[in-house]
Amino acid sequence: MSSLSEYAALKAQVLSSLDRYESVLKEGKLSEPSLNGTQMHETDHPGYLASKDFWDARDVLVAALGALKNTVQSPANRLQELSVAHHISAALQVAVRANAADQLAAAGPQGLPATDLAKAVGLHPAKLTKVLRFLANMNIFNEVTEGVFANNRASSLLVTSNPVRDFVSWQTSFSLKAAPQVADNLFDPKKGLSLDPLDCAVGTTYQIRESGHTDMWGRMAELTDMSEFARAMSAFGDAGNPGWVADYPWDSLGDTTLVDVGGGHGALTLPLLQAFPHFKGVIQDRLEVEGAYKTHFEQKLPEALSSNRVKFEVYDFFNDVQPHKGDGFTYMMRWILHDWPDYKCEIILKLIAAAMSPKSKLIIVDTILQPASIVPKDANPADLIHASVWPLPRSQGAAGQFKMNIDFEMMQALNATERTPKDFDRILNAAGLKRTGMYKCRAQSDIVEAMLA
Ligand SMILES: C[S@@+](CC[C@H](N)C(=O)[O-])C[C@H]1O[C@@H](n2cnc3c(N)ncnc32)[C@H](O)[C@@H]1O
Repeated sequence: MSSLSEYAALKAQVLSSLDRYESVLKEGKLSEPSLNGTQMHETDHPGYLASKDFWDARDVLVAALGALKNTVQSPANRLQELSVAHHISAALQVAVRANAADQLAAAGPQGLPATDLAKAVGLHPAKLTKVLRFLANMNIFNEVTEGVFANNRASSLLVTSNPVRDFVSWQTSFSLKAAPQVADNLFDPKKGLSLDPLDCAVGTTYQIRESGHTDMWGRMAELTDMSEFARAMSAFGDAGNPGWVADYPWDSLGDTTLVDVGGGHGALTLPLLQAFPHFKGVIQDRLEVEGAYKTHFEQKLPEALSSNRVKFEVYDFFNDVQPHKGDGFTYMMRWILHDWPDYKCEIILKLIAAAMSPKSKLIIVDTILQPASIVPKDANPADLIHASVWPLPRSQGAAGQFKMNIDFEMMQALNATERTPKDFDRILNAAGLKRTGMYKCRAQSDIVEAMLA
């Protein structure tokens, strides 16, 4: 057991994590990542499946670096900085709307004066300079010489052809507008204590109920470009698919038909049908999604359509009896339960449980949240879901921040939540199911497996 002080342990962790990270790079014949260059790292490419060692080494390194920074920085300065974190979202929105990354991609490493960039999009040059400098200070864009900016590895992702830009654009517009409502919403004596999906900050901001809608999706379609949202989601789907396919023992399911409940256009079913030619798929979703499903499979896996290996079914997961019953089916839900509060999840889960046989499996792809409590000094790494060590939090600090952000987002936008293993047990048990496995995946979400209790 370590007898080091917390500070000394963090310092040692940063150094040993760096060594481990570098040796994993070497073993994988991977290059050193660049900060200011524009070249993507091999592991940045969506679809690249880095080794488990790489994921763990990078996570612990990022968490340790973040914790050491939090230790040495003045706490007052840190709180001041964090309380104006909304400036980051605002600056990113300006950069995206100004198409700065596209303009700079054409200019190459010598960059362009912000005055030229500003002129092209009708902005005040000094104001755009301020925004780009603000971001360059966080290593998003380079300020090559005073007032002249170039892309770097991070800002290169903000070009219009990259779905990461769509995520940034959607978050810094639709979602950011609801953020100031969160505190008022939580303190509202009625809405704050309600778990009705419309009583959340997004519901108030966009007057979802008042405009006659019953959920966020319909109102969003009225107010925003839903194809941007779909592209934003694909930024995660495409990057995570290799991990979800590799990190669950799909082969053990034998000849099965995957029933993808709320499957959208089949973003998870498609790579699974590609990887396991003996699988069949049924994608169940709302009628509006059928067109996107057809296009998706026509473009990427037409064979599955022509051979009837996949089909789409209009299905309401709150009201319809699950038509596919018994041993031959595996039920699957990616990013469904995290969209709903417990009482709604229980309805969805009970309808699935009623169709399951004692051998059937339900595969839930969602974030497995961990508490932010500090990992004990004598923790067994095998007992931790996500790689972490003393004195870092189980939730991985800086490395787990995005999971926390999405959890917060679920509350703000849908009165919903990501879940810890205990939370999963609560909703599964209420529906007559039990958790039979947890699989940490090389993706932004993990896999929870359940069977009949
Ligand atoms: C966050 S998306 C996830 C889509 C898909 N599972 C994936 O991983 O890409 C949520 C999906 O739930 C679907 N949905 C919402 N309410 C539904 C309902 N009552 N019945 C069936 N699907 C529904 C939406 O149309 C959408 O496709």
